[in-house]
Amino acid sequence: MFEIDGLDLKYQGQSILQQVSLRIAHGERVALIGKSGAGKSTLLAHLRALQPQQIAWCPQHTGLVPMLSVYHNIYMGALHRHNSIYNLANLIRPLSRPFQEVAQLADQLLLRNWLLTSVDQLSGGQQQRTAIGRALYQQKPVFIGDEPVSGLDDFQANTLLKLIAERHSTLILALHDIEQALQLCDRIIGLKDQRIALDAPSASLSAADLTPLYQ
Ligand SMILES: Nc1ncnc2c1ncn2[C@@H]1O[C@H](COP(=O)(O)OP(=O)(O)OP(=O)(O)O)[C@@H](O)[C@H]1O
Repeated sequence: MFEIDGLDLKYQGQSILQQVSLRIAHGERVALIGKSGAGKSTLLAHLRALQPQQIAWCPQHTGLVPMLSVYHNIYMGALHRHNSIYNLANLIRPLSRPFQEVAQLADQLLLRNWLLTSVDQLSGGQQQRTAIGRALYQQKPVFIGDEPVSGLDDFQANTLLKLIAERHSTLILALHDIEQALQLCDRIIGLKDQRIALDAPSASLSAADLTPLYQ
């Protein structure tokens, strides 16, 4: 699905990652780890740009529209599936079919009681779950998430990661929780010192193998 060969990635002229070579096949579950500033978001943004049509994107900063409801923010994941008249009509007054679909999703995200609440009235974790809902409602085969569950407690984080995994054939997730990465993903890619410092199957790794990435 993704193939990169000897790529240098920069931000405003500053080198972020050097000589990145990477292949990710359909069906893989990949965790991207590394300390803050290692370049995880930069690499995810690059992968996303390679296959934009295939990817459900869940960014680190939720980018929700604060004065719109949970329903409308989740529905935004489906804007590309409908014409602008349909989207506008639904904005003014929720249409029955998308409303039922989003309500069902909201149940799974534990957001049912807030469906018609504007997101600026929600907690940070509720907003994060809304952003996950918007990404799930994109209904794409590949999910790329940049710390998608970082603000949630372990129970919710694991429940939502499972939901994300059930609905996507391929996962690429920046995760700061090493245990989550090892449990959910079958491959770990670690970034350090502007390079891919580790790329190995999760089954061959323990948490101790990953700590040097953070030193
Ligand atoms: N929008 C931005 N503004 C300023 N610097 C940026 C921006 N995006 C990337 N950079 C630079 O790129 C480097 C890598 O950032 P990136 O966000 O990719 O790292 P990260 O591993 O995702 O970090 P974190 O875990 O803190 O989100 C940063 O150290 C910073 O110098």
